[in-house]
Amino acid sequence: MVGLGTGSTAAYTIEALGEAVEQGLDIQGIPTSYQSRALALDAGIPLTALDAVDGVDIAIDGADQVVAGQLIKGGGAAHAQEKIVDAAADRFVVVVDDGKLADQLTHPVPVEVVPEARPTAMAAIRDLGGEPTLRDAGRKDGPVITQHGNVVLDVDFGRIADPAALGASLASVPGVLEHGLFVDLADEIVVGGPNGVRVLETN
Ligand SMILES: O=C[C@H](O)[C@H](O)[C@H](O)COP(=O)(O)O
Repeated sequence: MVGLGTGSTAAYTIEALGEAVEQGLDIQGIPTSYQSRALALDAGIPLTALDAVDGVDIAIDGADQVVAGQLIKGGGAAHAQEKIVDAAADRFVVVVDDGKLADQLTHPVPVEVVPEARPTAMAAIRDLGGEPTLRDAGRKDGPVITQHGNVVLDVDFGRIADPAALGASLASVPGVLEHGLFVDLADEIVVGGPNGVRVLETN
């Protein structure tokens, strides 16, 4: 069982897994979004779902920013489903280009919020020191609606010194379904750059 991440980097993995399946690799994929499901179907990867299996052997996913193994994810608003699948995996492998590596976590944190709770959640998030912006859909009037029917706030916290503490605070805000801080979840970070690929072990 292989968790299939979301985003432009995870898409390369799905494509490569599809080629391996064509050559006889026996796997079933667990998509984390509409996008990863569609790509996997195109690539010919047999699919299943998290609630239909006993466990997940490995999940492979991208990230928006990586600092010392801690991640910010959710640029594609898929972080809730990704966190469920990635956290369930025996091994969680992150694939990024080296532009995603940073010294400090500063990327805005995507926070998925139940639509009716938007104003109260925004107020609570401001109390935590963040500046939230409702993510706009861009090519539709109104906000991005997630696969769980919620909205996403991109929250600027400046430099995040303690991601575990911030993650716990965000998780305790009523109406927050999930946030994009992935703390102590990644087992391995695979980094691609002009000089090739290197692997950073985290756990
Ligand atoms: O919701 C989307 C995900 O968390 C992506 O894995 C993340 O945004 C990285 O995407 P990309 O590889 O396209 O930069």
